[in-house]
Amino acid sequence: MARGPATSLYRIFSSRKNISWDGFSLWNRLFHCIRDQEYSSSPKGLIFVSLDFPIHQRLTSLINLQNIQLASKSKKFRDFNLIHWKPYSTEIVNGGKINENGVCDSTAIESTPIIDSSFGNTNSFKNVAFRDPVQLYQELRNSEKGVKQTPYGSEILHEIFMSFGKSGWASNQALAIYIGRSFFPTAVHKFRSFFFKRCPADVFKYLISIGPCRESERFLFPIFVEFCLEKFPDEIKRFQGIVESADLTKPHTWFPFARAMKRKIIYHCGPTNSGKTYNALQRLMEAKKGVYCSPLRLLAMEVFDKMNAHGVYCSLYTGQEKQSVPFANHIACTVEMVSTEELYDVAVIDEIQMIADLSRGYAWTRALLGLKADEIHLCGDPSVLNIVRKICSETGDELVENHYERFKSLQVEKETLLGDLQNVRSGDCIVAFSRREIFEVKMVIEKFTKHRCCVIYGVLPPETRRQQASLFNDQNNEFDVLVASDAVGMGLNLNIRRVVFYSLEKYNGEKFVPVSATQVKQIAGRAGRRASHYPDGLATTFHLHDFSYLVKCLKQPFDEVKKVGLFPFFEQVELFAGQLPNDTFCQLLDKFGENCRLDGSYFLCQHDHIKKVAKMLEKIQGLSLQDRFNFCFAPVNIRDQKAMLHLLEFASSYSQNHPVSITMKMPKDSAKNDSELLDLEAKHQVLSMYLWLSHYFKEETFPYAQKAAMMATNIAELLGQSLTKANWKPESRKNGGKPKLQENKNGYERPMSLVKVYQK
Ligand SMILES: Nc1ncnc2c1ncn2[C@@H]1O[C@H](COP(=O)(O)OP(=O)(O)OP(=O)(O)O)[C@@H](O)[C@H]1O
Ligand SMILES: [Mg+2]
Repeated sequence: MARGPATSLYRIFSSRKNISWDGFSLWNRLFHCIRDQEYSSSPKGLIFVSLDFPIHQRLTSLINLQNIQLASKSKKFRDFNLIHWKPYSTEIVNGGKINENGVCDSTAIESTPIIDSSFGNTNSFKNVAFRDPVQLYQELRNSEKGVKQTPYGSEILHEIFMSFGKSGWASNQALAIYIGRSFFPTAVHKFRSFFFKRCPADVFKYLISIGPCRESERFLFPIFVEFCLEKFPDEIKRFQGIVESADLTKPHTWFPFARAMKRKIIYHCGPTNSGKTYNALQRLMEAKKGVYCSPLRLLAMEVFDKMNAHGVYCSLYTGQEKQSVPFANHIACTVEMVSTEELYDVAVIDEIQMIADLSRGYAWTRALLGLKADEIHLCGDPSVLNIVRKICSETGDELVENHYERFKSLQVEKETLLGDLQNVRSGDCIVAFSRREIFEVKMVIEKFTKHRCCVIYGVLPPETRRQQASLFNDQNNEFDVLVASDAVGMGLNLNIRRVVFYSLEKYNGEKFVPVSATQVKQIAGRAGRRASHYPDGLATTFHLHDFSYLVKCLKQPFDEVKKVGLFPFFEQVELFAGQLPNDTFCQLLDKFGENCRLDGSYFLCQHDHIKKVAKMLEKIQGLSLQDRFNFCFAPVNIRDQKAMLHLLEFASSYSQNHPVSITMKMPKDSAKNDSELLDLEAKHQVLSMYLWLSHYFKEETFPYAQKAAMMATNIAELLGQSLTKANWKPESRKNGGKPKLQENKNGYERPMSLVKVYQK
């Protein structure tokens, strides 16, 4: 028997002992079910109702409207699929077996019938729901005095308005008439006072009969609209200005030149190590003029080197470096830096799945929508294929899909390392998710085995990462094991035989969470590389207990991405700021986030780090909005107080029109311990930030860019030397980072040193 929604109602009713006003959502579902006669696919539609009095009343009106006989009371209903109800009596008809096991427990609801004389004739208010809201509003407006409300009815009406005021649906809809979220509660409050004073009898009865539910929200909303339009024209006008200036809908229309072109988009779709980038680059090198958009500086540098090595002159353009090669028609850049003004024959946007990245996704969206190139090659996994299809249909671009498979499939090695680093082999890449673990693992391997380790992690400058990668790739030295963070997942060409996950949990700034399947796949996929020493890839875990999760992740298909990132340009923020001239930049960002409108395929990228910098810079006077905007995007680790202080100094000096200088003691030797290594890392980050700023502001304001570049290169070299020698106990960063203490069942204890574990 087809039971659909009514059956689920049955289940809900069965699981609740007390259906009172809390049961409005149930009521609401029931209402729709009856109104739309969804149950009628079965001649014996299954509808169980626990009748407390208000529900009973509302059903009465509905039954009259729909000419349905319905319901019952205080029985075990499992044997019946249609139960007829008549006011104040119970009659069960049309019995029949159903297979449900639940019992509708309505016995707990012994309602006290609160009989309100005004409910005598239900037909008198049944038409209220269909009345013209404009007319109804006029009537309310013109009425001197509303119906005398019973305490019971008044209480329900209060609840209806309370629920209306909290309704996400209503506050969302109100945005359409420019009632902002922050003003919505005030508007509802005033509307309530107005309504209570003037509510006529039939409207009152109708609302009481349906209670606080979606239906009452939908009934009240158009009347509320009329009320707001008349009472709050100034607020509406002001908010309209705000909303219109925070409109991020139809982002494809922001690039009219690109829209005027008939672009051809080629999506190279496949897993890691399948030749996507290789093929896109082949096409790029044939073009007269082209651009490669990289997710990382490191990868931009690799492509820059590769193109020039192939005799295709290519310049490099990242936030930190601009290397113009004479006669070059090609550019390798980071995706944030790509120009949407320049015309190209061919563009490559690598790792297109990053378009859904919560923080940086907007840069890929901008490149995809805005690049003025006849041919655009996208390289990435299948997760964003559908949304790219959708975007292309909006932009009118032609989409060609090239699907790839891995050259050799990735094998999972059943034998894990069984928790013992002595099982490490040549060509292994041990992936750990914290800097501390990386150094511990390196130390143990070097102390207790014959292997030597290179290390790669996110904070290291790209030059150092490359130096470590080539040390590892070179077969003619003793460095045959790589210990790396998830930074290894993208960009570097590495000769990895086997990826070993040291753990599959990662600290997200608050707690440990499992590493996502997508990331596991991406990292594991680094194993095995065409035409290398290890063409076949293997993946396994350090601990046996992580193994099943690894297998699960590798088997899992790619999740389909539904939304891609977006962030306003400076000009959009400036327009928005015009509406709120007294707000600080940080407040502007908050309000923009609250009020911006987006199409269904887009989300606003996270900008907490931008807000944190904005907040810090608030105390500096004399910075224009654009200056603030630029400073806020500077690459700074917001958890590193020293780096933040440097940024503050830079901004302060800039605001006073002083040439911004770097005050930093240059280290002479490589690090001898972990704190010296941390110092080198931090110094490099500050120099990198200076270089970044020097490209965004006028040269004379940051006049020491060359010196900073030299210092950065030296530090990167010292970092490389330090890592090669490093065999010390890692320190935790002073500011933020992963917690030092780990929880166990009996309280907290320090994690045991891995070296001690092995010595034991
Ligand atoms: N047709 C080819 N001839 C020679 N080498 C190739 C070819 N295709 C790919 N390779 C090599 O195989 C390796 C992996 O290729 P590529 O980097 O293009 O993979 P990918 O699918 O882009 O992987 P990822 O997801 O890691 O970006 C590279 O070292 C590349 O040079
Ligand atoms: Mg690639």
